[in-house]
Amino acid sequence: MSLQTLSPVNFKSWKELESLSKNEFKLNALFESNSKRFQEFSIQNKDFLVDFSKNLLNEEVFEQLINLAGEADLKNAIKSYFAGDKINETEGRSVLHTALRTSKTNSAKVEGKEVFEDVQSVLTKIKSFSDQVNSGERKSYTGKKFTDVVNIGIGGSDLGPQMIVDALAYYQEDITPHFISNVDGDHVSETLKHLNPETTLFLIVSKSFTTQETLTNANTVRDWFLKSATKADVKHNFVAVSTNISAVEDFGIAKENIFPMYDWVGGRFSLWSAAGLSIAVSLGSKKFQDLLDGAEDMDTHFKTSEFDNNIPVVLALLGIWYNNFLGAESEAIIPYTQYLQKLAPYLQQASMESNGKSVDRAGVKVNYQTGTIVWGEPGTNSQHAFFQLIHQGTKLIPSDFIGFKNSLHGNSKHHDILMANYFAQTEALMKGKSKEEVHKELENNGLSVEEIQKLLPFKVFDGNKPTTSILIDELTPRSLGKLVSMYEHKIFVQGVIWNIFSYDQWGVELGKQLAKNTLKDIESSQIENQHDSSTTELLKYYKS
Ligand SMILES: O=P(O)(O)OC[C@H]1O[C@H](O)[C@H](O)[C@@H](O)[C@@H]1O
Repeated sequence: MSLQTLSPVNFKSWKELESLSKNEFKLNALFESNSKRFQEFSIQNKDFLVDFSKNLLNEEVFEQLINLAGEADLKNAIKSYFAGDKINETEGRSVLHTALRTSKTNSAKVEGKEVFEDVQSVLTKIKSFSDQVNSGERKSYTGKKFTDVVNIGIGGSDLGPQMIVDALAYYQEDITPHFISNVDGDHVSETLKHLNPETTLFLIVSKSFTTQETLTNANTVRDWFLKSATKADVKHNFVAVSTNISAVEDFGIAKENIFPMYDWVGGRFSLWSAAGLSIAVSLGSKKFQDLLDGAEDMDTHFKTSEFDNNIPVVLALLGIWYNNFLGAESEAIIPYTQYLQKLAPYLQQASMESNGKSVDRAGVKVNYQTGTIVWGEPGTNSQHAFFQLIHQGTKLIPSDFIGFKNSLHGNSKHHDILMANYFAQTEALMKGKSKEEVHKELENNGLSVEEIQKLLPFKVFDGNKPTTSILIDELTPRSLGKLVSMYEHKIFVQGVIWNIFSYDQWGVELGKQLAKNTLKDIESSQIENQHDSSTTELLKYYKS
């Protein structure tokens, strides 16, 4: 079944939300007038507590947002998504990364065709390969145990696996992970300079196996390897993950060393597939399964919960409220753990590549905002970097604060300080600091009336800045899987309501073609392609 193609701006709920958005939403007053606000605007699902009460909305707005999901036929869209319908219509594909973590139902269908057994057989291959590497049973070409593993890939074949491996470093096996993504030769050389070809395992990950950066890097790495080894040794130290089996074989990788991917799994949602081989190798097969199980927990919650009690749905609707009705252009992701440093860059691809579209599902240019700008950094570091702008700047930036009840290494003194900041910031962003409070503070500090008058306007905080607190028991492979799946479904819901196709990326494809032509101009003696005068002069300057 195809997704419906109605423009959301014609929905009754959209019009209601437009008129509601003209009201003022003062968080302090909303809390004062409703002692149950936290209970009404929070959702707990096992180890996840999502408190969205510090957002600029009241019961009426929430009701209309839920109506919006209803009018957009979200219920049937979710059915189509999990049923493996070809909802990625412009590429003629299903969107079934959820099938990669399906374990409970023993069934996952792509357009009616059962794929469960096939998915499980690849998963078994991933697990036994990573177990063999970690136990030392699978050895390098000189018979040594692998000490390092290098993932060579870009975009979805890099960001997801890298974010997970980084986030779960606490659980790491005795092998050091590395990631080569950028075609920047300095990045490659910098990584290789520390590595020994005799003990390094290379994973070339490319769904298409045509990506310029990945193939260039893979060739460079293989040439480096061949300085110490022979072509026959490649099969011991190189494996590949791809849908394009013949291109991988042409590259010189043996069939038994190829892990398949599926065209019904988008690159930016592929960390659950063999594209996550670096995760399985770095963390061990058990932890990889835990990650999948956590994602499946969230899939089940998303599929079965009513919209007003459904974490991804509510997060998606809040995003739409800010983006389409209150004029916000971006949203910040602030995890209070250094382990999640790469979460924002990962979500940038997942979200912005998916919903950065301006033509609707009927092929018509939209007349409303779609995908937001996603950015962020862990707290407390970000408090000393960009929080000033969130507190006192002119922009509206709704922010997700992600925190954990327990630290991993058990340093509770540090953890309490970290979490005190987590709670204090959302409270301060909401409450602000009134003129009266500032006045009193300055008076207590002994400032004169004149000095107080001069300083006061700069020390006032308007407050009323919205945040959502996502409080999780502990950062584990399982809870991380659940968190990532939560954001994946948020992205899906927003795409459904915005009436856009979230699973293609024609804008990126254009960039790939353009670079090829420009490279020809750099490599040949003449600039043959037609460029604007700025680009022509820049190219001439570079070539000189
Ligand atoms: O895995 P590959 O085929 O090499 O693709 C790597 C990346 O290429 C492009 O940037 C696409 O837009 C991404 O979605 C994809 O993840």
